Amino acid sequence: TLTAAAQARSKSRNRSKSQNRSANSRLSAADFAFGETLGEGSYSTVMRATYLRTGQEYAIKILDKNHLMRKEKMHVALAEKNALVKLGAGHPGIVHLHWTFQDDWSLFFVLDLATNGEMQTRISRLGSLSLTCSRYYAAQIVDAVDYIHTKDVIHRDLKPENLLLDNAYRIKITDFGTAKIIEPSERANTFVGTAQYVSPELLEKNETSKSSDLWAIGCIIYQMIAGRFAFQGLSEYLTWQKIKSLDYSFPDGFDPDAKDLVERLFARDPLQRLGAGLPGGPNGPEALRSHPFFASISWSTLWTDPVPPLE
Ligand SMILES: NC(=O)c1nn(CC2CCNCC2)c2c1CCc1cnc(N=C3C=CCC=C3)nc1-2
Repeated sequence: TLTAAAQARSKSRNRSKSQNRSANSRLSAADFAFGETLGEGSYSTVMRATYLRTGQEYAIKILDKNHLMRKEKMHVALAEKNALVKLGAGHPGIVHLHWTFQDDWSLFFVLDLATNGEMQTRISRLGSLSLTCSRYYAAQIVDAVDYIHTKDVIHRDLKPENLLLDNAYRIKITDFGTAKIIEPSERANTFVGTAQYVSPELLEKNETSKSSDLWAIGCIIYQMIAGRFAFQGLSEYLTWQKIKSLDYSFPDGFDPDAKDLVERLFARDPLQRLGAGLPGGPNGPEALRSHPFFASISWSTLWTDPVPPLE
């Protein structure tokens, strides 16, 4: 039998060999065939790509390291990665991060590909969505955002442009570049978000919390049904004025249940918003799911039910 020393030597040789193997088989851009550009950000480009080994298609977010360093935004890229890792593959309504790798110039995030583009494009093309469609997508957004919040992540820039549609036309929430991992009771305080979806507390106290995402959901439900923004001024400043003064109204014929739901999400006090309370409490996420607008939704089969025709 081998002496202890010889056993140790052979074990270390095997370990280094396996490390070499993992080093050799570590992912690189050469493992992918890159296709069309899907989106451009200030520090990133998102491209369609095929993993050559399996033929599987992904969306790869490529972040420019020099640019991130120069603009001191490397922490933003790492925060996005940490949020994506924390969310894992735990929910069908979130774009999942499969792998990351880097080279001298870029960071690469290999993400799910949502082949049917943005919800925004659908709303623009159709003008607005039918009540059935709006209800279905509102339920998927509520379900996915509730999952994000259970992981103590807040998205902070929910809007139809960041609601993608996968090959089955189900929702995939994306772009966690503005997301924040918070302590359960903590509030975040850096300014982010898109004018029409920003909450009053962010404008008035530079604070965001999970409840800021609920406000944005109210804006999105309003927009899907009405085919226009709930808060829209002739300038960003005037839009913000309307938000701070809760200056909005519903078009004639707006579904009464949807109207009641949107009004409860547009509560000025973040804690009063429907679903903003602690899970299991009187105003927890359950209170939002059980709103009459969602009466016909089967939450347990929401992600396997057939998708209503997009109209
Ligand atoms: N910023 C991102 O993380 C990101 N950006 N995009 C494309 C953007 C285009 C503008 N609106 C926001 C999304 C993506 C991702 C994640 C991962 C991701 C996965 N699939 C797609 N798919 C698209 C298909 C057609 C048109 C646009 C996007 N896009 C992305």
